[in-house]
Amino acid sequence: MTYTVEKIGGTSMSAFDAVLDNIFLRPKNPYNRVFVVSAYGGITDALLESKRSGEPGIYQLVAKHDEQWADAIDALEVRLKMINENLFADPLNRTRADNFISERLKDAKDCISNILATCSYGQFTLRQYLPQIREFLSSIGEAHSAYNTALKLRTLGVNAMFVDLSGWNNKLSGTLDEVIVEAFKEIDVATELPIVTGYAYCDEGLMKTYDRGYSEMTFSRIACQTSADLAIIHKEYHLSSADPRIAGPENVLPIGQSNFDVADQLANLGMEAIHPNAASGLRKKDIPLQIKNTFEPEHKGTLISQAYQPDSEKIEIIAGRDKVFALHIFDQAMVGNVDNVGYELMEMIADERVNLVGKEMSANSLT
Ligand SMILES: Nc1ncnc2c1ncn2[C@@H]1O[C@H](COP(=O)(O)OP(=O)(O)O)[C@@H](O)[C@H]1O
Ligand SMILES: N[C@@H](CC(=O)OP(=O)(O)O)C(=O)O
Repeated sequence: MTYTVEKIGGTSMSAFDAVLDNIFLRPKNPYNRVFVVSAYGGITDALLESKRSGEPGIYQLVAKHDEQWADAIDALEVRLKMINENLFADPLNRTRADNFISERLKDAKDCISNILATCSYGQFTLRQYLPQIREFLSSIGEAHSAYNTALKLRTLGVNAMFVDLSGWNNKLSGTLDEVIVEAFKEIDVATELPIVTGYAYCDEGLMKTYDRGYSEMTFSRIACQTSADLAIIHKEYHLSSADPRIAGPENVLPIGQSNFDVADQLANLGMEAIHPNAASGLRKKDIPLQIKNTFEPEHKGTLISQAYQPDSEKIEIIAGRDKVFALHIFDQAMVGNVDNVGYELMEMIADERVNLVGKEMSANSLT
């Protein structure tokens, strides 16, 4: 039987009825699958800052010493409980879900208040605590969605278990891979359905290392560490010939098959559809990656695999990014020395943390 590791994106999680019918309850046997879930759409934005506009969330308010951070936590609590209300009709489970998230938010509030109090002494600066604050705030979104999902599935008779990798109450330690191996030691996927938090506490710092969209890293590493036969990402759109939000869903076509080379090119352009680092581990372990549209369960979506090697060239996908600049350097004195100049230039670009998408050189110029 095929063993799959699957990830459900935040936009899909917000349409939970579709997720239940089209993903969780669709097959006769719900097991032999592991699910990694993202926070409901917009929640990580509220915890940190908006991914698109940069509008400050709780983290940015704390970082700017803006006292409104505590009110922002209260407002988020109301929002998260509204999600619970829509999910749980029965008061018992709703209270359970509410208590779980209230406790996390209370802990977060206490912890931030204590840190701020500590930082009122000259020897301590907030800057040194900010990375950890960012990590633990992000984990709240995925703890909420994973806890709710496991609870909901149990009410429907599925033996779902909440796998909390957030490191909140347990002393997780080690690299992302080590944390995953430890968590999966005791799980029997044949009889249990693990619902794993997309945020995972690890020594390298998930947020710090992989930034937004980090759930795909947790997903990809779980697929590699537990040797999945297939990795599946469930998304709001099919992986399409262009960004459906820009070109319009009616003007784009789903990509039927692709390979990891194409995925790498897309990642290099920062295309949002797959996290840049998620595909590389799967490629090494030869685990195919299927990208499916949550709302069209009968559609196979896109299969990204090593095996797909088309023999004729064609344009499959158009991707782009804004704020791209070309730096063109021309100097006849560079003839015979372009390599050295290029090396120094690359160092400067890396120092300035500029993302390089391509490089061209000729005898006397560099772009
Ligand atoms: N070629 C493409 N196909 C599908 N989506 C794309 C493509 N290029 C960019 N996107 C964007 O990726 C977004 C989905 O990414 P993401 O925010 O990670 O969603 P999710 O919440 O499902 O994880 C879509 O809203 C879409 O605008
Ligand atoms: N919720 C996190 C992690 C994530 O992977 O989300 P999504 O699957 O919605 O891109 C974020 O917004 O960054």
